[in-house]
Amino acid sequence: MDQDKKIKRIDSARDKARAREKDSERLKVEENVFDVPTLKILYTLSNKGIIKAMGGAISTGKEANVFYAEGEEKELAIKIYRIASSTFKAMDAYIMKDPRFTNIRNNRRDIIFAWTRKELQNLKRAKSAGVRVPEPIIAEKNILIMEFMGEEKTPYPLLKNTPLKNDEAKLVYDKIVEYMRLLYKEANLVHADLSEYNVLIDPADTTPIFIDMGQSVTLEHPNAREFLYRDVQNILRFFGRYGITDKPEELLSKIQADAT
Ligand SMILES: Nc1ncnc2c1ncn2[C@@H]1O[C@H](COP(=O)(O)OP(=O)(O)OP(=O)(O)O)[C@@H](O)[C@H]1O
Ligand SMILES: [Mg+2]
Repeated sequence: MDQDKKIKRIDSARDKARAREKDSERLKVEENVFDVPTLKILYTLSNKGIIKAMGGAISTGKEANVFYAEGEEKELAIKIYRIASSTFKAMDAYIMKDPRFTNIRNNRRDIIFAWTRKELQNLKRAKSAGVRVPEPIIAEKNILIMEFMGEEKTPYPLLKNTPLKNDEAKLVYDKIVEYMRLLYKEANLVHADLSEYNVLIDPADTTPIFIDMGQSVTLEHPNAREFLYRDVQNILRFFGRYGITDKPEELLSKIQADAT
C-alpha cells in the first residue's frame, strides 16, 4: 500500500474511534441526566404542550445540563439539575440559611428540588426588579424551563467571550452595576456567582443578561455581604483590563445607592 493510502486509513480509523469516544461520553452524560424520574417530568411537560421538541445540549456544568428546546411560542432553555452527580454538598451552605427555605428536609433530592425552585424565584424577582434575565417559565422537581437567550439555536456569547472596545466595555460595566443595584435594592438579592461566566451579551445592543441564579440569596442570608463582596471583586477584576478603575468600596456604594 502506498504511504498516502496508509495515512488516510489510519486517519479515518482514528476519526471513527474519536467519534465513538465522543458518543460514549455523550451517552454517559445523558445517562446521568436523563434518569427515569427526569424523563417522566419531560414527558409530562411535553404532554402539557410546554415543550414541543427537545433539541441538543447547550452546556454541561458542575451541577446541571442545559438543553435547547422549542416551546409553544418561544424557544426554551431547559436546565436539568443532575440528581446523581451534582456537587450538591455545596448547595447546603446557600439554601439551609435562606429564610425562604427553612423547612426543607435534609436529603439530596429535596435540596436539589428546592434549589431549582429557588432559581425560578430568583429569576422572577430579578425580572420584576428590571434586571435583564431569561424569563423563567416553570420549575418542576429538578427541571427549570426558561426563555432561550440566543439566536438560531445558539446561545448569546458569554461576557468572557465577547470582544469589546474600552468605550463599549464601560457601557456594559455601567449596565451591570445598575443591574447589581436593582437586584440589591429592588429584589433584595445578591447574585452570589456573578462573573464574566454568568453574564451573556446580546450582540444586537451589547446589553448584559444575568444568568445562573440558583445560588442567589436574599440580603437576610448571613453570608450575603461576603457573596456581594466576591461579586464586586469578580466584576472589577474583569473590567480592570478595560480601564475601569473603581475600588471595591466605590462599586459597593453604587450598588447600595438609591435610584440615580
Ligand atoms: N436561558 C438561556 N438561554 C441560552 N443559553 C443559556 C441559558 N441559560 C444557560 N445557558 C447556557 O448554558 C450555560 C450554563 O448555564 P448556567 O450558567 O445557568 O449553568 P452552569 O454554570 O452549568 O451551572 P453549574 O453552576 O451547575 O455548573 C451558560 O453559560 C449559557 O451558555
Ligand atoms: Mg454558569
